[in-house]
Amino acid sequence: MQVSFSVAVAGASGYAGGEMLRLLLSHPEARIGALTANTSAGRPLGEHHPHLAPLAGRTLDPTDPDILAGHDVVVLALPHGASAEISAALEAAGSQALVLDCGADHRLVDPQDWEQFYGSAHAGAWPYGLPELIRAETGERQREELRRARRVAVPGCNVTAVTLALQPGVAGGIVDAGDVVATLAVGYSGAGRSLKPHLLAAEAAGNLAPYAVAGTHRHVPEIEQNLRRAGAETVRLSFTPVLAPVARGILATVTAPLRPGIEPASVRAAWEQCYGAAEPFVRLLPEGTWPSTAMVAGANAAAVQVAVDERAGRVVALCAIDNLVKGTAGAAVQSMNLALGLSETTGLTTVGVAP
Ligand SMILES: NC(=O)C1=CN([C@@H]2O[C@H](COP(=O)(O)OP(=O)(O)OC[C@H]3O[C@@H](n4cnc5c(N)ncnc54)[C@H](OP(=O)(O)O)[C@@H]3O)[C@@H](O)[C@H]2O)C=CC1
Ligand SMILES: CC(=O)N[C@@H](CCC(=O)OP(=O)(O)O)C(=O)O
Repeated sequence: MQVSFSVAVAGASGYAGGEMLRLLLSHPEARIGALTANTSAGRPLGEHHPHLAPLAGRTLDPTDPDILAGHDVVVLALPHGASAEISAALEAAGSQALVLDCGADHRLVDPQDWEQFYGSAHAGAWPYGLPELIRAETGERQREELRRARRVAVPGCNVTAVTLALQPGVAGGIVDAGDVVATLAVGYSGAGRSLKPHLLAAEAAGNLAPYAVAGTHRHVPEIEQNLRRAGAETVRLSFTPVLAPVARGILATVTAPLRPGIEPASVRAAWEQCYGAAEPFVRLLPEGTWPSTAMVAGANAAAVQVAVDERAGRVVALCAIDNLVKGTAGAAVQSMNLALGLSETTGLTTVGVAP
């Protein structure tokens, strides 16, 4: 077991990088090393993240492979494309660091999916950082692959919510994954902190706005990939995200047909079996209570519920996460702990902030 390791965070001025630093500050074994950015290089971190008081006076360095390479762990919280480039440079420099990519560059296995949805050359796939994911072909969870990983592709936040909601039904043969409908309410921090007109307060406050509708969202192939890994033979997914005027949080409502011959009364047992005491960060709520984003804000936690709409013949599965914690930085810390041989829960809490 490796203890006390150094971590560099690239993209430290952004939302994902900042959340990573918030979690690392309370990780007992992590020593925070280089903090890098792009246009913000040379500026103090506190200009971007005044809430990270112990680090506020630290100066941001440029995102240079030489600055990152000497660390035990490198976290890449960069836009798509930038992380593939920098990780290739780290590899070429012979860096032994564990690299955690919070971006999408190394999530998809199928190059055609990548090219269709991201429009650039595929950089290859890394072990996928969702420890709770069911791997039907081995009967194990994804955490087993992460224990051996030196590279980790941290999942997309919407993907985590949809996957955790529905995978028990897919793996248990309860639902037909050939007709999945997912509607998500998503908070603004998921879009990052760069300026976009539709994210201005005057446009966003008091507004609900769908985006990337009708099968165009980049998370569609990633969700399909996860559901296939969980055991689905055929996946057809209709996915609609809706921006909601909250800073953090995703609430995914996912429905799929109940398979013929499955008794509605037996459905909950599949979710209980999947998310029992063995999953420290997924909480199946008591029957009749519903996930909400407030109950997971700031926590590395997914709140899940399942019910059967007998009139429609569909299973309704819901999941709430904080996009910046279980949706990004918390998943990265879970994966890092596994890859370093630490307890998966080290430095993480399921306790949120409310109201
Ligand atoms: N926000 C979220 O909920 C989630 C985000 N992610 C992923 O994490 C990554 C970061 O997202 P997020 O923090 O939201 O984005 P932000 O826009 O908030 O931050 C982006 C960061 O990357 C830096 N950066 C921008 N361009 C470059 C470049 N060419 N080279 C080096 N650094 C660069 C920025 O530096 P500077 O400030 O100097 O410009 C900033 O530090 C993305 O890939 C995103 O998709 C994944 C899951 C959820
Ligand atoms: C509100 C908003 O725009 N959210 C983002 C979530 C981004 C995310 O999860 O990250 P990746 O881009 O790394 O996949 C979206 O839906 O695209």
